[in-house]
This record gives sequence, C-alpha cells and structure tokens, in this order.
Amino acid sequence: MKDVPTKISFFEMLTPFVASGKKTITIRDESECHYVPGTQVEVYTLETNIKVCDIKIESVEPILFSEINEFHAQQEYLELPKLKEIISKVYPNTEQLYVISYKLV
Ligand SMILES: CC(=O)Nc1ccn([C@@H]2O[C@H](CO)[C@@H](O)[C@H]2O)c(=O)n1
Repeated sequence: MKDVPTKISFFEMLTPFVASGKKTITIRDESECHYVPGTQVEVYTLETNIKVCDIKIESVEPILFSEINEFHAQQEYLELPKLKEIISKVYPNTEQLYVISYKLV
C-alpha cells in the first residue's frame, strides 16, 4: 500500500481558523490529494513547521478551479476573491484541484 500522508501544512496566517474549527476545507492540487477519509492528520504551519492541531479527513473530492464558488469560500473562511487569488498563486495554471474536508479531532 502507498504511504498515507499524516501531516498537512497551512499558511501560518490561516492556522488559527483551522484550530478553532472555522475553516473546514482546504483546496489542494494533485500532489496533495492523497489523504484518506477516516485518517488522522497533524496540522503544521508552513513557514515555521510548528504543530497546530490534529484533524480527521472526512472526504477528498475533485474540483475544477472554475467551479470554486461562495460555498467553498465560506468553508475556507475566506472571501471568494481572496481564496481564488491564493489558489492561483500557489497552483498557477492548474485547473484540476481537490477539496479536502476535515474535522477537528
Ligand atoms: C504547501 C502548500 O501548498 N500549502 C498551502 C496551500 C494552500 N493553503 C490554503 O488552502 C486553501 C486552498 O488552497 C486556501 O485557504 C489556501 O490558503 C495553505 O494554507 N497552504
């Protein structure tokens, strides 16, 4: 079996929203879509590699960049234009993405 990832990093500025349960999804590219529903994952800050909390993966669903809407922005705890701006910077010219939803452990 392929190794199941047990760690995920978020931009430091967003980690308080993950740790408080306000941000319940993240949208990633193919390289980060191998999380498995039901597994527990450690959340770290991307810049400083500090552990923030543990989450449990609920689902991993494909989505196209062009399909990202207000509903996703709410779950991301971000304004839609800001969310699309961040995603286009992190994953330039990438149409195929994945919505990873999770719960705090
Ligand atoms: C290594 C790496 O790519 N790290 C990332 C990538 C994305 N994100 C956030 O996920 C959501 C959708 O992209 C938005 O809230 C982004 O700010 C993040 O925090 N850290």
